[in-house]
Amino acid sequence: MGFLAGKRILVTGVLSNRSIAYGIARACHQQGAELAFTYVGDRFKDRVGEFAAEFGSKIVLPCDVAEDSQIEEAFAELGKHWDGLDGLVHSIGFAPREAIAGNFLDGLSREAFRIAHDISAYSFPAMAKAALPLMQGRNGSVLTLTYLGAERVVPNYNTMGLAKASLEASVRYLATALGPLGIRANGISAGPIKTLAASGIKDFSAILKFVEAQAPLRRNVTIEEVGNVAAFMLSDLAAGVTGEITHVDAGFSTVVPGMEG
Ligand SMILES: NC(=O)c1ccc[n+]([C@@H]2O[C@H](COP(=O)([O-])OP(=O)(O)OC[C@H]3O[C@@H](n4cnc5c(N)ncnc54)[C@H](O)[C@@H]3O)[C@@H](O)[C@H]2O)c1
Ligand SMILES: Cc1c(CN(C)C(=O)CCc2cnc3c(c2)CCC(=O)N3)oc2ccccc12
Repeated sequence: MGFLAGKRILVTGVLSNRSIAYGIARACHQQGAELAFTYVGDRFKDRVGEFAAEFGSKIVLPCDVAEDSQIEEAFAELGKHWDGLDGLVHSIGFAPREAIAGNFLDGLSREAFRIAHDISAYSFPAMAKAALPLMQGRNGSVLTLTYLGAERVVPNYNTMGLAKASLEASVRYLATALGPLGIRANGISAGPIKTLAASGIKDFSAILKFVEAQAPLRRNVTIEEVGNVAAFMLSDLAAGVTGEITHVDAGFSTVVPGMEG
């Protein structure tokens, strides 16, 4: 009997089998959760439908978080399949390409800032708010994915770092707003992983190599490792944890790199 048996969890952000959300879905499925999925863009409906089928699910809903109407409709549609929701996984991030490469100020614009914060930060509390009617009174858990660039300067992460800082603050404000309703809100700060969101990032392989050399565990993390911690955070085993950002990064964020003798 898995520790998520009987739990119903909506997973956003599965785009490929390298997605962090794919690792999260697999871990939650292994622990007995019943899953539903969202996708962006009709062209991905079938692909996400195949991923859903892999995890015994037929619930696949369109949801481009740039539109409040799509967030509302996704939860209205979900309510036709399930009379309640126990978990929400927010695994969504985007900024215009010029905002996550090169000089911070060169890539800074009002529009790029707006898009990065809209898609990568606003969408988490927005989805939690829309999920509330289905999550009320079930001791549920909402979870988002963040990155070290929120807390410290990671070269090139730039405007995404500002959006992730806002996202991490939203974890604390959501925990405070949802706690009295019995719902927990947390984040996982994952180490760099070669996903589609990471493809096209300049020198990403250099980042992976640097982590491998400096992280206490002397290696990078996998979507399975992030998935297992996510499954734990979504479960009643983490009933006492809310408003927390947990690093799943082989310990990298705990070390000032390059200081060893
Ligand atoms: N890969 C890494 O190194 C890393 C490290 C730490 C945190 N993260 C975070 O993990 C999360 C998942 O990214 P990933 O690395 O699995 O890459 P990914 O490309 O597999 O997933 C990103 C997801 O964001 C979704 N998305 C983008 N714009 C959207 C929109 N308007 N509406 C709804 N969904 C939208 C995409 O559809 C995709 O499923 C992101 O928040 C990312 O910032 C990634
Ligand atoms: C790690 C790391 C990542 C992975 N990560 C934590 C991320 O959060 C990636 C998020 C992301 C957001 N927006 C876009 C893209 C990726 C690529 C495609 C696109 O057009 N826009 O991205 C970096 C960018 C610069 C430096 C390090 C990193």
